[in-house]
Amino acid sequence: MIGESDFQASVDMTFQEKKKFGNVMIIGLGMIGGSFAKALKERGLATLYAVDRRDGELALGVSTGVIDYPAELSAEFVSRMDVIVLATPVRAMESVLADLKPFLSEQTLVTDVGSTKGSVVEAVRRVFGHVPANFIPGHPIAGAEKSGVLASNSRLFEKHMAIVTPLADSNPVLLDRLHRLWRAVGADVVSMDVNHHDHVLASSSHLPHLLAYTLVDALANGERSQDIFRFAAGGFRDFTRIASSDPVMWRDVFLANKDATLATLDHFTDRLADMRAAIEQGDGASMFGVFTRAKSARDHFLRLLEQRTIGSTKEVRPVSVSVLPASAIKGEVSLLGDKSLSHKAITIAALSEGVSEIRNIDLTGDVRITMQAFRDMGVVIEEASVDHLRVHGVGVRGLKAPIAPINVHQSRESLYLLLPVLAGQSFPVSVIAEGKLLNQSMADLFSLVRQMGGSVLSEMADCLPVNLLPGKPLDVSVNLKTGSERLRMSAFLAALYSPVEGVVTTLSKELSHCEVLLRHFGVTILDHVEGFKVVPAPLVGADIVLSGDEYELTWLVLLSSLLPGSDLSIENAGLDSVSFALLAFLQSIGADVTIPAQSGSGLFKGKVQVGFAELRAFHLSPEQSYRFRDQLPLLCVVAAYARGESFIQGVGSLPYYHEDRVLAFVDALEYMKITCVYENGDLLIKGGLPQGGELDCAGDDKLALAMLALGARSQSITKVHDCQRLLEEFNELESVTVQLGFHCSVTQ
Ligand SMILES: NC(=O)c1ccc[n+]([C@@H]2O[C@H](COP(=O)([O-])OP(=O)(O)OC[C@H]3O[C@@H](n4cnc5c(N)ncnc54)[C@H](O)[C@@H]3O)[C@@H](O)[C@H]2O)c1
Ligand SMILES: O=C(O)C(=O)C[C@]1(C(=O)O)C=C[C@@H](O)C=C1
Repeated sequence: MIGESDFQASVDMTFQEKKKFGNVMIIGLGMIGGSFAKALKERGLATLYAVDRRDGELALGVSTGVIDYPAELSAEFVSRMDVIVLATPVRAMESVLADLKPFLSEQTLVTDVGSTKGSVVEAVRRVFGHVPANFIPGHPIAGAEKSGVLASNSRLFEKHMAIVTPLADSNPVLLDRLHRLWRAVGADVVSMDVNHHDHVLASSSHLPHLLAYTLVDALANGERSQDIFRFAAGGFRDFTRIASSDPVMWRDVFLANKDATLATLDHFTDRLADMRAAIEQGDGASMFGVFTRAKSARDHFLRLLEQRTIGSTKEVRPVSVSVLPASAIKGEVSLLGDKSLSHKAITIAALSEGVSEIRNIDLTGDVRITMQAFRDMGVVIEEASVDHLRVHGVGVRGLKAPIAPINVHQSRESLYLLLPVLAGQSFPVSVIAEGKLLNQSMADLFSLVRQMGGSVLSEMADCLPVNLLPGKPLDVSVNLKTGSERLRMSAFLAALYSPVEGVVTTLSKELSHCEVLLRHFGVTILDHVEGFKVVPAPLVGADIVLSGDEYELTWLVLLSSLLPGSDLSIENAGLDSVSFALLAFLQSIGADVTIPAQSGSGLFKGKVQVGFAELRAFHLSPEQSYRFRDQLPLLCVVAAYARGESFIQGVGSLPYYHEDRVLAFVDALEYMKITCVYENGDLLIKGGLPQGGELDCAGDDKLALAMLALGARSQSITKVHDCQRLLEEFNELESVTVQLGFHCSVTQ
């Protein structure tokens, strides 16, 4: 009990040193309440009071510095509080609320930390007849299997989520205070509907606790229990840690969240029965499918968790790459599969019938997003090694409805591949995204899906997130002459679902990787008036070794050509007809390069050999500039070092992003004292000796590589800033260049 004079002293003190959150009272000073109090107290953000039915906890709380003062549920204390936090087991909250009611001011924020939310809101209604505007429920998603004030940890909530479940009438000023409180102790705050909270937590938290308790109890009371515990090791310990949690708290949770727990328990029981049947019938394929999907889902979850605990906003540290001029490059290099090709190969293999082996695949970055989406829809994908996947394809219409929305995160490549494929399935599906993909119009892609017969429902016109509803499949005919080239693979995938032959009209009849890949997996693609015709037929699983990025290949060819003494052999160079034509063009202006012959599939694939050679100035017609538009920055480097004047026509008629990229490179050339004249959309470059210096690629990986090539033989060191994206796309840059003797170093 607290005497009147103690109380007066404490109140006086708090008025003198009024902290940011004022007076905060914790009711139930156990592990969670204690952690919250300690976190605020250590940061000097509030004066902490606590109430507990056990006096011992309060005494410990004061002596260990968790709180400032013990308190009581009396008018003197309650009416002066700015914040009251209920941190008892959930079923004790109703009586606490009844005790609080007579003394509560409307200005006091009352919240709780209970693991269930519906039951707490019901308790509030029973006590007050409604939910007062100053009562706003909450729940930190952090904890441990320990209990009591001595288990409190002031850093428990850092980098964890705190869910708040405001109601329609919640006071917005107090809601803001609640957000600030959780953020102040290091949590990320998310808002959720009460019912949704209880269903989600029933699966993510309550069910695992139920399983752990039941498993330990079943084994402890079963046969051979002595030996079971004696020989149990890491697996048992990891699975059952939470069975050491407080039984009162968990009894309350299951009594309070009965319906949602029963729903998730039934779902789990069905899946366990399937697993039992698989074991009984010796059905290894089913077990393998479940285990592979579960492993990948858990690995994915751990990565998300890791990101969250490392920092909620990924820290992007600026990266620069420097090159020391005049070093020859020599040796052999094998390029890792192109990223875009890696996304496409996974997609086509997943839609094929039978097993595909994909080798030399790049599994870094966004590629895993495409892979995860197919795994979520029942495709078993084994990671045989770091660059080798075994995909057990399910056929073009064989995907299973995912249990949650498909998340393409920030991967445009994944989105453009997945949307037409999803539109071809018989189930509705939601597609969500993050960051930069959220506010962009996807009109071209959505219109393709509508052409296939599907309905596209999005809240913001033509933007993600989107719900796709299947419809009667329609004949597909896509015109890429007027649409974006980016849609090329999406259009071919859509054509696979066309009831009759799908048609894709293109600007030129040159084969791109899309057609070559599809043919490799058995799709019949025929010539059509102005493009291609796709014959509907099943795709067949196949083995493939993916070839490297063509821009990286041209970059290496250019470096060898520029640096005296170079002699380079490049393995896994995959060339489509455009890059083949570009190498032939370089040959025509003096490059010493041997190019492999074309294979039956239409792809030039194999080894490219290249040595130093003095390149001549050149002239590109508008048609050639268009054809080589992707590689123009590298051709500008050729022009910068060539003797004489080079002329690149038609730059002004290129799609604006290509023109912008060339003009950004012109700025870099001028900075390096190379004379350029840009008039009427045509570009003239006078060859010379670039000076070196500091350049900024503005995050464009293609510009970055061209700038590094420009520095390869310049008069002094060249440093290119903003190269994070380059290193994401070409993550073996440093290792490849070091191996070849090119002095290229990354600095942060
Ligand atoms: N343990 C976790 O991991 C975790 C995580 C998030 C939320 N929660 C929730 O937080 C709350 C507290 O859990 P905890 O782990 O801190 O438990 P705990 O056992 O460590 O603490 C609970 C405290 O409440 C006190 N108490 C019980 N009934 C009371 C009453 N009528 N009046 C005053 N005090 C009373 C107990 O004496 C104890 O000190 C629960 O509602 C729980 O669902 C727990
Ligand atoms: O980490 C643990 O030991 C927990 O049990 C924490 C855990 C959970 O299940 O994740 C437990 C209950 C909660 O309400 C929130 C978090």
